[in-house]
Amino acid sequence: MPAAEIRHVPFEEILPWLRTMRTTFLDDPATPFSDAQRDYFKRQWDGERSWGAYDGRWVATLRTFGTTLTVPGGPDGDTLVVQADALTMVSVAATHRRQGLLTGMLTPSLDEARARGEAVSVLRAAEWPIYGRFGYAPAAFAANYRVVAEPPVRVVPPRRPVTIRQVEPAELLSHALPVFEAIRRQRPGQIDRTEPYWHRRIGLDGLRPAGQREPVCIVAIDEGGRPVGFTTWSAGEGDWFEEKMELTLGEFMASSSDGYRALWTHLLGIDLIRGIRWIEQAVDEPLEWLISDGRAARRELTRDGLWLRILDVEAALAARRYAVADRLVVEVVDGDGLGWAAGRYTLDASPSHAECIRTPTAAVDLRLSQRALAAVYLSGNTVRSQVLAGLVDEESPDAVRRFEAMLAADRAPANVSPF
Ligand SMILES: CC(=O)SCCNC(=O)CCNC(=O)[C@H](O)C(C)(C)COP(=O)(O)OP(=O)(O)OC[C@H]1O[C@@H](n2cnc3c(N)ncnc32)[C@H](O)[C@@H]1OP(=O)(O)O
Repeated sequence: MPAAEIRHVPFEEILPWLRTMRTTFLDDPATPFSDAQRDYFKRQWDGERSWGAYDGRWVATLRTFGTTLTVPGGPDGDTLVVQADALTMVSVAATHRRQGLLTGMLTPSLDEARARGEAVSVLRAAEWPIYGRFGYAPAAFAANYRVVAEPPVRVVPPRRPVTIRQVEPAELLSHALPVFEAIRRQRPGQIDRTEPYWHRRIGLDGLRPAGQREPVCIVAIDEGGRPVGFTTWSAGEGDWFEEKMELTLGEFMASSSDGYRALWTHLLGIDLIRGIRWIEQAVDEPLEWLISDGRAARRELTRDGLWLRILDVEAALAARRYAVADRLVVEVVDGDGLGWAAGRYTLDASPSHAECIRTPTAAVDLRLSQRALAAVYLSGNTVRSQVLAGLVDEESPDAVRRFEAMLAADRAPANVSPF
């Protein structure tokens, strides 16, 4: 048992708690904590969802917040939402690692999430091997893109006129909010964003970290005066006189094809640049099809993006919709953590409805680990990949193909709100 005491963290303790986290994440422990940042954390702090381990000083940190997660909602590409627990700011000081402190914080945290009615828990993992033992699996992958602008590439133009305007950061929110709400519902895997989150993302209210440039904010407006996209960008260090610069996108969201085309046309027409970097996006962004030389759009890195753990199988499976109508009995084996998801369930579902109930005596079609179910839940992995990994056993003929058909989706899941 660890010597350190695991407890909730009152807001008054945030500074020494953050120092521990920053040290473990190899940041400067003494990063200035401005009044704006204090206010930012205060508005979001929930003492019941903030954890730490104390051993004369804080030696471990963990925080969660409640959110909603978009899940497949039917054949038209729509989504629904499920209540989710989001895990973040996890660290254990090097002096106290491998003494069970993460396990000691995360186990009760997940237990409480389940008791609150949060059907799944999600996170972004610092390293792949950490969270599998707690039942999390990568459920949505993320890609980094680079679009080379030299020699220039042509972009497929919008079909209907779109106006591109630059706005001040403080003006961006009124355009960005409706676009985000629309794009969030077009893909599974998206969490929601609070107002303080937006302010931090854009760097409003003194929340821009020291040394970080103010983003250039661009909006796309359709003929009816409605925002259909926005982007923020900044250039890195360099001297375009010596070598053209690369822009990095902070945000890029478009709720219509025309908005998407118009923003890329604008971005790739900016003078003095050699290219554009766009990180941690959906793996199926169709950039190759948008520009005259598809090879100028490079998907440079694809890796695990959103990890997911199912806490309540009935609620999670009933919250989403399925590509075809079918009825399957799945036995979920949950050896990780407290085994919250274990049991035998009948899923009776279609594109327009879903019901999932415990049926302990029904004949089983598929036996699978909770992690396999978490991996396929947002349709970001195939059932077959989990069969290959030894996490799924087919108990009745054709059950794998039938489950695969139910889970089929037309868009890869992705979360574009880092947390
Ligand atoms: C959602 C997020 O915030 S992701 C950020 C995660 N944080 C970091 O990566 C910061 C640097 N690392 C750390 O702070 C710590 O090493 C942590 C948080 C990853 C692990 O904390 P610990 O208290 O050491 O974990 P704990 O002792 O509970 O380990 C439980 C088990 O997981 C294993 N484990 C923990 N971390 C890792 C890892 N990074 N790689 C492989 N195995 C690991 C342990 O070996 C142990 O296995 P065992 O039960 O077979 O002995």
